[in-house]
Amino acid sequence: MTAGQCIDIPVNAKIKVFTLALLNKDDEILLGLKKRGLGEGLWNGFGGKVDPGEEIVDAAVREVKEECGLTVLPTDMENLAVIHFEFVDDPVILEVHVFKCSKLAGVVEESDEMSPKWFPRDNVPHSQMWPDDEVWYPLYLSGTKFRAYFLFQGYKTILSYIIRDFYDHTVILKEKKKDVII
Ligand SMILES: COc1nc(N)nc2c1ncn2[C@H]1C[C@H](O)[C@@H](COP(=O)(O)OP(=O)(O)OP(=O)(O)O)O1
Repeated sequence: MTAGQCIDIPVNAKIKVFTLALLNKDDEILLGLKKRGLGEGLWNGFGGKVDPGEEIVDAAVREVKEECGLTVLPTDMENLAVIHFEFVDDPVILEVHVFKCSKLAGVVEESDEMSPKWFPRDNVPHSQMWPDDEVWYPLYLSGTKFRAYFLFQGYKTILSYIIRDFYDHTVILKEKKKDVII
């Protein structure tokens, strides 16, 4: 999906495209404690920027290998969501393509970017994760595909969000702080 297919952001917005992979084994999810850069100190799935000319799913596969040592196949990466993040006073919108994958090969290894650890899927450390995760994580647990837009003030405060069904764009969840226009 491209930005133009998201009805909650302007078609001419400046977009930076990222991936985020949620890796599952039985009832557990593998998260990584980010050691540097965006989201440092937070637990998250594995992912990063899509290189110029690179297919999004290939970037997701590459980032999983680089960040936690596991091998996944593009065909086993299931599209779960596309999330747009806008930050007040920043013209660049982050477009994060979220994948889930349950077919994993290899051995989990710490990298210079992430310290990986398995968590029960229904008991992840939300207080040490991006605040948006708590909003959309239940949709991941229920297997609901979605598109979302979050407006942040800084990295800790969500001013508004809207989450839509992936296919028909009907609103699933929506909230905004008073006086915020979306
Ligand atoms: C704003 O809210 C966010 N929530 C969540 N759950 N994840 C987010 C949010 N903003 C960004 N992310 C994800 C998207 C990517 O998976 C990472 C950031 O990627 P990074 O900046 O580390 O990209 P790399 O290419 O790995 O960076 P290097 O250039 O340092 O290698 O966070």
